[in-house]
Amino acid sequence: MLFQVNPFDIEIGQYKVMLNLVDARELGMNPADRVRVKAKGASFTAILDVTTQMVEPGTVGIFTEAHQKIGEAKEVDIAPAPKPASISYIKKMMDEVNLTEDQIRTIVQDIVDNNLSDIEISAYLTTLYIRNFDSQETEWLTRAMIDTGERIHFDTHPVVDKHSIGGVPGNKVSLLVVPIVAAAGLLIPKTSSRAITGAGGTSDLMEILAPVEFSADEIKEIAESVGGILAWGGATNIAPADDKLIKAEYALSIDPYSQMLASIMSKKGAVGADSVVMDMPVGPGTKLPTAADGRSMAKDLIDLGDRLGIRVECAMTFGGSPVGRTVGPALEVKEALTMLESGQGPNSLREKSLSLAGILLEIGCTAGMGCVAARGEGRAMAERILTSGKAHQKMMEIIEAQGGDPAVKSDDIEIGECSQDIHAPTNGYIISFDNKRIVEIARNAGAPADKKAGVLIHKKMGQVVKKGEPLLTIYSSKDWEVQRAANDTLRDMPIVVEGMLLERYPRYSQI
Ligand SMILES: O=P(O)(O)OC[C@H]1O[C@H](OP(=O)(O)O)[C@H](O)[C@@H]1O
Ligand SMILES: O=c1cc[nH]c(=O)[nH]1
Repeated sequence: MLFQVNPFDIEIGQYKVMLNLVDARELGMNPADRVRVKAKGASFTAILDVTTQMVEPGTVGIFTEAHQKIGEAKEVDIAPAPKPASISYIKKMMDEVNLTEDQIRTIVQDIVDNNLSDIEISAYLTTLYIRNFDSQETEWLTRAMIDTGERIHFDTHPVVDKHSIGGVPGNKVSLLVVPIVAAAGLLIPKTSSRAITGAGGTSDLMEILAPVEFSADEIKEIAESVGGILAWGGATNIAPADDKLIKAEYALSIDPYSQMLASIMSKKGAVGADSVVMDMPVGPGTKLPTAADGRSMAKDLIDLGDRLGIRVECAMTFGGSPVGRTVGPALEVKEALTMLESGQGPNSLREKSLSLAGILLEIGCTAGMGCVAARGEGRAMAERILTSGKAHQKMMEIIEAQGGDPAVKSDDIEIGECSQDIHAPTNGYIISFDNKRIVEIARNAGAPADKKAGVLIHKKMGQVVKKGEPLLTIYSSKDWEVQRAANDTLRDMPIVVEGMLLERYPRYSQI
């Protein structure tokens, strides 16, 4: 059937068209069915949406991505098309049937080609959240994610890299690890995602200091010129399925295990990393509640690395409370820059950054030339690089190479002008600290979209507090978001303060 084109200037990350209900009925079609769209020089499959009001009969509403395909065409031919094969493979996953390499590749290709609707992508992720792929399926998934995008081939080796599985609030350590390692002369082309379950991913943070969206060629050029880069993986054509999946994961606040392994390792594989240190925060409320979970994941990551020819070193890190005292993009950047400028700051941030950087210095080795640091000496070398100011200088070079201001100071970073303190309700000790609630509060205040929103933590687990002292300060650009976050905090406090006397048990029955 021929239809007049009505362009909708709306980007939705999918090829989607909208028909009037009358026309959809005549074609025998329902919402989410697939249609073949043909115009002069273009033919592609799109997802159907149906309306009674937004388009007239005889007209087709065409969303931005589909409109770009048809160019200037004023009329298109629309006919029913079969649903992608991926949908039946996702159903197999639900029925606990293992997939073949081809089937996994088809799912990844359909995601990259925008052939799956949000509902279908959510179904894929939800199934993986409930039921993991086995190690062979995970390897195929990782390889498919690498092969459907661009790869970077560096002339110099070793190429080292660092990645966190995330899950602990305030994990700004990449902003320290990358410049320390690059200042030691190693090549570290770091690509990160945005927040998945948190209130600010490394790319959300770095974007405050410099642009993070680069092509694969630009990543190569910048990393080779200054030794390091902190780029957003989602902007490149590197593992392009990853960002589409992460968008859906962020909405559901889930990070399914097998997809997480493939997401991380595909980004490492695509930049040709030789050696990678993996930060795995362990503790209640993180993605790895117990040390046993941590060890099991470490085994899987090392195994996947071996299959791909990447040396993976796993560092199980303390995830029991936030890293440093800030959660949310601008607050975290301010804290990280302060540490680069002065070498000083919260112990948790300093220790974690130096330990991870130290491991990379010990595993960044060249055949015949040895490693940058001898075994057991990496942390001390990382500390010297931080305190000498070389890491700060390198970070400024990286910021400049990415197009930011190399004279930026921690004092220049603006945080939300609206704020509210949350006070201790009584004298006592912090006896419980809920990581997940801290993230919820920062998200309620507007993070990560509002870069100035977040939480400043005044008191951590085990500290003594006096009644009325601030426990947290919530920041946002908008007063109503601070109010909403503060009200939510007071309804269900993330920090519990108790005196030494927990409860007085009555000597005689009160009845
Ligand atoms: O939002 P949650 O789930 O905490 O984790 C996501 C964060 O963890 C990783 O950090 P990095 O790239 O190693 O710095 C990701 O790239 C992302 O920034
Ligand atoms: O890059 C990342 C980090 C954590 N989890 C993912 O799925 N991808």
